[in-house]
Amino acid sequence: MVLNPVLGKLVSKRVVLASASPRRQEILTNVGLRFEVVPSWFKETLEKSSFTAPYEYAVETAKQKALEVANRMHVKHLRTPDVVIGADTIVSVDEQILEKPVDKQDAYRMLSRLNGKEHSVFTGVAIIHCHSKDNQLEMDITDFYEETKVKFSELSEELLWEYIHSGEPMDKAGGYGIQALGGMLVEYVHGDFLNVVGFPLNHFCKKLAELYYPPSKHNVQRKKYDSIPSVDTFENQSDGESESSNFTKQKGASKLDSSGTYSSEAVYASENSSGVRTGFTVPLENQNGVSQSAAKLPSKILELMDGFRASKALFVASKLKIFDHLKDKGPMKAVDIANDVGTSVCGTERLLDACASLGLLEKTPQGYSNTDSANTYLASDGKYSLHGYIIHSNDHLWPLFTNLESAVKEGSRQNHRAFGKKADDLFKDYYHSQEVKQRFMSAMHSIAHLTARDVATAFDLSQFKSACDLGGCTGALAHELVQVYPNLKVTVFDLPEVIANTSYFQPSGQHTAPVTFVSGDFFKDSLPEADLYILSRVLHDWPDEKIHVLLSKVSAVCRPGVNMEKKTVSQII
Ligand SMILES: O=c1[nH]cc([C@@H]2O[C@H](COP(=O)(O)OP(=O)(O)OP(=O)(O)O)[C@@H](O)[C@H]2O)c(=O)[nH]1
Repeated sequence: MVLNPVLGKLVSKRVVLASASPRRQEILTNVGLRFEVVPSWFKETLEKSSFTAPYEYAVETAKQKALEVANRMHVKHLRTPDVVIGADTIVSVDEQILEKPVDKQDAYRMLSRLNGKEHSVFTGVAIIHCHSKDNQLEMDITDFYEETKVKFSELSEELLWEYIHSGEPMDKAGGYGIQALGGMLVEYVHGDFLNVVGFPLNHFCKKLAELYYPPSKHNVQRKKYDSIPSVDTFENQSDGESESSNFTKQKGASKLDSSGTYSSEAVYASENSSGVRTGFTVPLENQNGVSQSAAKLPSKILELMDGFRASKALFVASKLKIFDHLKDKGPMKAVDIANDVGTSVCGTERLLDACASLGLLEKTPQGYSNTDSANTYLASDGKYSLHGYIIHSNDHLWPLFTNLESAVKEGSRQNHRAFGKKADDLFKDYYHSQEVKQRFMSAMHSIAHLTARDVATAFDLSQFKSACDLGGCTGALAHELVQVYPNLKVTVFDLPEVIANTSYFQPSGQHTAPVTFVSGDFFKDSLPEADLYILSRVLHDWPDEKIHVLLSKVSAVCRPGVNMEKKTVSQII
């Protein structure tokens, strides 16, 4: 669940973070935002002297980073994102802009400049809303920046060098990481701490509030949101007199308290009658900013405690193909769905309510219908359907995880307890029964297909000429790789039983270099030579001795490429 309703507006959108910064990823993940990471290839080489203020440079760089990703995804991957977020953090001191140091000497130069002084950290952020019209990319760009003042203590040369030798400065603007060892250098921070770390979350939420809920006629005096609105603020608004914004219809007047500001509330979780968590709001502070509740609710822990119920509700609804029914026939009443799928009315109604509170379905007086996400990911026929993997999670992973305690105590795999069979025998089962094989391949295909573009673009692989996707199953990742890197020759190596059944999963109408399928047993047979070896969802299946054998074989046939060491992209998803 996302704590902030404004971030909730992004839940059903395909959001892309155009940044390789692990800190930005962490900041946004921590607030429950779901997004893909596609690092920008934009080189940060804008002419600094052409900007009148340092923040203009940061904003323009953030914009260029996001634009590069939006354009690349639209043109190369033929999948236009809904929203692309780019950011750039710089340090400004004595009218100089400091970015990431190029080497230790550069880090020393930067840190000496900051020593004993106050400086500004600016993060520029660009939010691009994309639409594809007649195959043309249309974009609405919103940008902003945040400034935070930071003062360094007087630091000795010795301490500076010790810090530089820690390696921490190298990928950080200004040569320090305030969130880690660099925090020791800092005397004070005035402003948003996360802005220094790389992403001004608070300002970002306010900006989204402005975009998605612009001020209505009723509160035109409020030009900008200077607090982040709560769930109640929006959910209780009437639809009357709505004004449209670029991104959504604005609902009626916002709920303001007597001081004209939004009250501060947080969303936590409760259980409804079907035992599923729903949102409710808990006031955190009164008007004087005094906490009214003795202890904050441990929302993360509550979420973990109940997570299994939500998973199981999703699994059962998927198994009963409720999302398929609703995709074809929705909205439908519980009784009609129960009749169609052959289940009890009362049980079905509870399950449907659970799915509605989890945001998988919408419930209206006309009945239940799929959300956009359910149509895309949960119905079994969609291009990006996760149905196969959800069924695999229910039938295979769930029984295994039920025995986690024994696994931890014994330090062994639990297939015998979960299925009465050893892991190796289970693998054979996958391929002996046509039905089980199809289900397993569907599961692997659905998750690989959905994540393929992220994996393909997580690294710049353009220097490689050939790649082998070991255990690549239906070739979902391989097909994405040849789309992104048209000069890459990709081979999928998998068991003969798998290769014989891949035709059903091949993309139609794609004009890219073909993928080659080679069948064999990767433990017994020789592997093809390649510049790059990919092992995705492979190693976890095997004990250490077998992994050693496999990686030694890969190492023997993986050719070093131009200026590259041997590379294996392993277990990246
Ligand atoms: O205290 C801290 N200050 C800064 C950082 C990190 O520094 C970098 C800033 O670099 P940039 O904005 O160019 O972002 P990149 O990491 O190169 O990723 P992009 O792909 O977005 O260009 C940023 O990672 C901050 O998080 C820090 O960690 N602490």
